[in-house]
Amino acid sequence: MTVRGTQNGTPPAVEVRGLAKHYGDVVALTDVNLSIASGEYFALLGPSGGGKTTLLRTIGGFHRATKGQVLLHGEDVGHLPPDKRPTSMVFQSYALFPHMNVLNNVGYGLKIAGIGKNERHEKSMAALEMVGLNGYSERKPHELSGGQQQRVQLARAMVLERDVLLLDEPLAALDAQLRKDMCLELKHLQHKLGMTFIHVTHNQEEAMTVADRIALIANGKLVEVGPAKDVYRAPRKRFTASFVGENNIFDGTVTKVTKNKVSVDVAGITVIADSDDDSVNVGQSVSLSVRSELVKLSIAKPKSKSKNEPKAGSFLPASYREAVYLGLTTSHLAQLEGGGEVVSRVVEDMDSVPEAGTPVVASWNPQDLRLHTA
Ligand SMILES: Nc1ncnc2c1ncn2[C@@H]1O[C@H](COP(=O)(O)OP(=O)(O)OP(=O)(O)O)[C@@H](O)[C@H]1O
Repeated sequence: MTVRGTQNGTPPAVEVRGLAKHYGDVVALTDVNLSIASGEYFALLGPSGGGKTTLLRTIGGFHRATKGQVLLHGEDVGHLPPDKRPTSMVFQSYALFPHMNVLNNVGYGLKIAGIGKNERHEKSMAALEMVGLNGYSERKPHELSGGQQQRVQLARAMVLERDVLLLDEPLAALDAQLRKDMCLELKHLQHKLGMTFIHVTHNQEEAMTVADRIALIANGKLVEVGPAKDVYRAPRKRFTASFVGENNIFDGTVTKVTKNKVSVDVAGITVIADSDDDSVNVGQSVSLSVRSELVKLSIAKPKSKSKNEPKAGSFLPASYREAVYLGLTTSHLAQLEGGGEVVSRVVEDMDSVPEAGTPVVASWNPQDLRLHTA
């Protein structure tokens, strides 16, 4: 699958074609195809061991591809070492030289490249200003907080003035609040610099905050690529629904297909999904997903004909289990009659929490339910 091609005839900043990477018997990546436009903030998101770091490092030249190509601005860079590629890398650990002050840490790459002292100083100071660290140039790394050390690392990568910045779990070592702040800073910085950022993370909130587009990677394969909002609001694949946001997933079998609707048997109850996918057939195993904040739990009123009764095909019977208070939101959990669990996440508390075992109905608006065939 190739995503987004050339921009006004200029080649993408990064293009990966049919990429595979094996470590001996371990298959870390299989047939990855990806295209990232110049100036894009792109996140590689997925579970641990999925292949994100391997992909990033192969783009940066730290690994050689087993099969396939990496093109940077249209040029096949398979033969080039990291320092000859238009990329620079920010690592998860701060990896600063402890005996050097901040200024020298930032300017180190320039020194290696043979840039003279004055120019090095000027560029390093400008990079420090960019990351909000002017005034810290004389300090040693141990005199900085974790967030400040991470900024020094960013400055050190930026000062090289390469077009593509590769960030490998750059915020993993920071606490939750600092990570949130740094996410926004990174996004603003990328916007200001106009560089292409590729950011690896297993944290979906981080990916959603920073990225224009997100690629989901699991088991060495690209599962889905799309704008951050689409991946959250309208995941195409079951795996995406299970990994991004908090989705209820119901597995079932197709019982009827009409022009725009598919009926699915979910443990004996018919659920109807809007779908114009004409490849769906009766008897096929499919999954349905709906986000927890779009599910409503109400006390079951047998034979009720009230106006608020859920629409046929848009509810499942369940029995109430418990409330989990999460601060801003509360998750109400219920056991589906046919097995499995359903979660309804609400901002306000329910007026009164039902007793465990109370029959309830989990319902949703038909347009919020998505059908997944894979
Ligand atoms: N040098 C190596 N030798 C052998 N196997 C490796 C090596 N590096 C990675 N792997 C394996 O390749 C697969 C992909 O690893 P990779 O580090 O790319 O995943 P990841 O998605 O970045 O994971 P994490 O989020 O945990 O860093 C895993 O199964 C991993 O064990």
